[in-house]
Amino acid sequence: MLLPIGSQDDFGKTVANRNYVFEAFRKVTTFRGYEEISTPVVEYASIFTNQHVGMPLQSLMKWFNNEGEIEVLRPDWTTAIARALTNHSKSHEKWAYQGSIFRNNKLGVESRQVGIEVINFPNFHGESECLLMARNFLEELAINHYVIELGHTGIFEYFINQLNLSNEELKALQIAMHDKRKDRVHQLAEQNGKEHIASELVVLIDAFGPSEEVLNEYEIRWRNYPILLKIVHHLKKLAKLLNESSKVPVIVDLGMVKKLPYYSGIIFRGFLEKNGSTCFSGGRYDRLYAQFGEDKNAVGLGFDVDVLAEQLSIFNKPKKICVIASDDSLSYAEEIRKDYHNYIVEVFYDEEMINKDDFQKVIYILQKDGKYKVVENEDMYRFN
Ligand SMILES: N[C@@H](Cc1c[nH]c[nH+]1)C(=O)O
Repeated sequence: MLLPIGSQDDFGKTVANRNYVFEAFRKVTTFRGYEEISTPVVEYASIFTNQHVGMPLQSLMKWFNNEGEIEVLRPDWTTAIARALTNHSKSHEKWAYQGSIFRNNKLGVESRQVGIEVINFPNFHGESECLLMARNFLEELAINHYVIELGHTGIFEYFINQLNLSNEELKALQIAMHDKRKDRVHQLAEQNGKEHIASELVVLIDAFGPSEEVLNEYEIRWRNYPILLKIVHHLKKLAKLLNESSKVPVIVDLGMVKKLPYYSGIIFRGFLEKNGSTCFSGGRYDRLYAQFGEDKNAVGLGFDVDVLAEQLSIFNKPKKICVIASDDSLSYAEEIRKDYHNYIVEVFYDEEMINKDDFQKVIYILQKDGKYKVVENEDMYRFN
C-alpha cells in the first residue's frame, strides 16, 4: 500500500465541489463581516486533551517532538482558535476559518471543515448569528432540504448533577442517552438509588420533535423547575426567530447530549433530510476560554465540507471552447483565450483527442503566409 489507512487521494468533481463550498463560505462570511483566521496544523496535544476540552489522546494523530512533548495534527478548530485568541482584544469579534482537521476515527483521518466563532456578543445575538449564517450559507449552496435541531447542555446536566456518577459512568450514560437506549439509561441512572431521576432521563429520550409542540409541552411539565423553564424559554426564543424567517424545519431534542465536552448552553446541528448526515454542528462554549485564563463568551459552529460537497450539483458551469493548435501556434492559441473570457478554453493538437460534443465550439488555428488565422469550419482546416 502506498498510503496509510485513512488517507486518500481525491480527484475531479470531489475536489471541485469542495472548493466550491470553500468559495461560497468565504463569500457569505465576508459579506456578513467576518474576519478570517488560520492556525497551524501542528499543535501540542495538551491543548486538546486537558480537562476543559477532553479529547481522548487515542483519537489524535500524534508523535513526540525532540523535547519529548507530544505534538498533534489539529483535531479541532474551535480549541485552536481559543488558544490563538488568548490575550487578544476583549471586544466582540466574528471569525471564519477553513481547513482540515485530523481525528483518528473510523471515518478516516482527515476531514475538511469551514466554520465560524462569534466572540463576546450578547448570548441570544451570537447564537442567532450562527444559525442565521448557517441558513444563509446553505442557501448559497442551494441546499434546502435540511432540518435544524436545537438542544441545551443544561437539561441533561441538571439531572445528572443530582447523581453521583464517576467519569466512566457519566460517559456510559451520555452514550446511552445519545443512542436513545432507554433500558441502559435507566439502569445506569438508578444505580445510585435515584429512581425518579432515572425515570426523568428516560422521558427525556423522547423529548424531541417539532419545536413548538415539544417546547409547549415541557413548559407545562417543568413549570416548577425554574432552571429548566428558563432553558425552555431560551429555546423557544431561538426557534421562533428561525421559524419566523424561513421554512426550514426546526426541531428540538431536549435530551440531546453534547458531542464535545466544551459545550455549555445552547447546542445545535443541521442534518440533511435525505440521509440524516450532519452537515453542521456547534453551540455555546464560554468555559473553553477559561483554560487560557480568559473570560469570554463564545458560540460557533463548524460545517462538514465533505458532506456538503457531496450534495452539490454545480449549475452554470462555464461553456467550453476547444482550440486546435500546434507546437508553432501555441502562443497564438494563448492569445485567443482573451477573446473568450468566461469560457473554459482547452487547447489540443488533434481533434481526434476530443469528443466534440463536450464543447460549445471547436476552432482551428491556420497558418498562411507566416500569419495565423482562426476558423470555425473544420473542412477548411482539412483543406489547408
Ligand atoms: N469545533 C466544533 C464545531 C464548533 C465550532 N464552534 C463551536 N463548535 C466541531 O468540530 O464540531
